[in-house]
Amino acid sequence: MAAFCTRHHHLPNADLRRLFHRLTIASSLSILCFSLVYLLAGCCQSGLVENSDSKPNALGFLTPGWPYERNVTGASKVASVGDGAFAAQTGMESNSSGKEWTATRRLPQALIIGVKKGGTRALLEFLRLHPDIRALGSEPHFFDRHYARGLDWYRSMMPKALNGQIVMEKTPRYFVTVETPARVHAMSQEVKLIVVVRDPVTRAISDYTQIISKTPDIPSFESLAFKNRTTGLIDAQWSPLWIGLYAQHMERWLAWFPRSQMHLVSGESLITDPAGEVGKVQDFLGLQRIVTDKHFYFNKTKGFPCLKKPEGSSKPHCLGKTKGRTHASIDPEVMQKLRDFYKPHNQHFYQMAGQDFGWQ
Ligand SMILES: Nc1ncnc2c1ncn2[C@@H]1O[C@H](COP(=O)(O)OS(=O)(=O)O)[C@@H](OP(=O)(O)O)[C@H]1O
Repeated sequence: MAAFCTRHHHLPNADLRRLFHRLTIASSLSILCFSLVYLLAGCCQSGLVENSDSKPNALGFLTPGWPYERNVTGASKVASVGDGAFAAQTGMESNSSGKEWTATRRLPQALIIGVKKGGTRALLEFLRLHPDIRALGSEPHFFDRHYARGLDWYRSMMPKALNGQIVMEKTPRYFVTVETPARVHAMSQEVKLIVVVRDPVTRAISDYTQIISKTPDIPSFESLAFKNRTTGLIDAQWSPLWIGLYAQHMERWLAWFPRSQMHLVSGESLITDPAGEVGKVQDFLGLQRIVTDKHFYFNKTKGFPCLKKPEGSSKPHCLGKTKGRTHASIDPEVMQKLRDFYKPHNQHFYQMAGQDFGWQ
C-alpha cells in the first residue's frame, strides 16, 4: 500500500514533468516554424507583388532575361509592365549584409536619362545583375510625359527595394526634353544621372532605322537630313539630328546639377568593353564592382556582347532583335557632311564633359 502510495504519489509528477517538457519542445518548434513561415511569406510576397505586374507588352517583344525591349509610351502601358525578371532579387542575400527585411517602393536615386539609341537598354540590363540595384524594366516617361500624375504615381511604378539598394529607371528622352532637368531637381538634388552617348551620326542612322522599320513609307534619310541638299544645309531640327547636339542638351542639365553628379558612358565602349564601362558606372553609384567581365561573352552571330547568365534565367542571352540591327545604308557623302556638321558640337561637348569620345 505504501509502495503503491509512493508510486501513485511520484507518477503524476513525472508525467507532469514529461508533459511540460513536451509542451516546451512543441511550443519552441511552433515558434520556429511560425518564424520560418513568416520570413518565407515576406520574401514571396515581395516577389509576387513584383511579378504580378510582369506582363509582356502588347507588341510581344519580350524575351526571357531581357524583359522590356520596346519603349513604352502610353500611361496604360506603363502601368501594365513591371520588373518581374528582377523580383527574385529581394530577400535573403541582401539581408545577410545587415539590411532591413522590408522592401518598399521608393523614388529613384539614379536615372539613365539618355541618349536614345545610345545603348541605354544594354546598360540597364547589365546593371540589374547587381544585387544592390533595383531597376524598373519599362520606361516610365514620368518627367517628360506623365509629370501631371505626380510623384506618388511615379513612386508606385518603381520596383520594391530594400534599404541600401539603389532604385533606378531609364527613359532616354529625359536628356533632350527641356522641362526635365528642373523637374528631376525638384524630386531630388542628389539623384545620380547617367548618359550613354554614341557618335551622333551613327546614333541618327540608328534612330532613322527604327523609324523606317515602323513607317516604311517615310522619305529617305538623305532628304530628311538636309533643308537643302544642293547647298548642303543640314536640318538640325530634324529629331534624329537634333538629339545628337549633346552639348546643347547637357548645358541644360548642368544648369541644375553639378558635373560630378553626371556620369557619361561611351556607347561605343559599352559594346567593345562592357565590363569596363559597367565597372565605371558601379564606381559612380558607389557600389562594389560585382558585375565584371565574367558576366559577358561576345556573341559572334549577334555581333554584340551578351550575358552569360541574365537575371531570372540560367541560359546565356542577348538583347532582342530591335537592338543591334542592320542600319539603313546612307550615302557616304552625306555621312561626311554630317560628320563635318557635328565636329564643332562634339568638341564643345568633349570640353563640357572633360572627356574625348573620339568620334571622327
Ligand atoms: N550588348 C548589346 N546588344 C545589343 N545592342 C547593344 C548592346 N550594347 C549596345 N548596344 C546598342 O544599343 C543600341 C540601342 O540603344 P538603346 O537601348 O539606347 O535604344 S532605345 O533608345 O532604348 O531605343 C543598339 O543600336 P543599333 O545597333 O542601332 O540597333 C546597339 O548598337
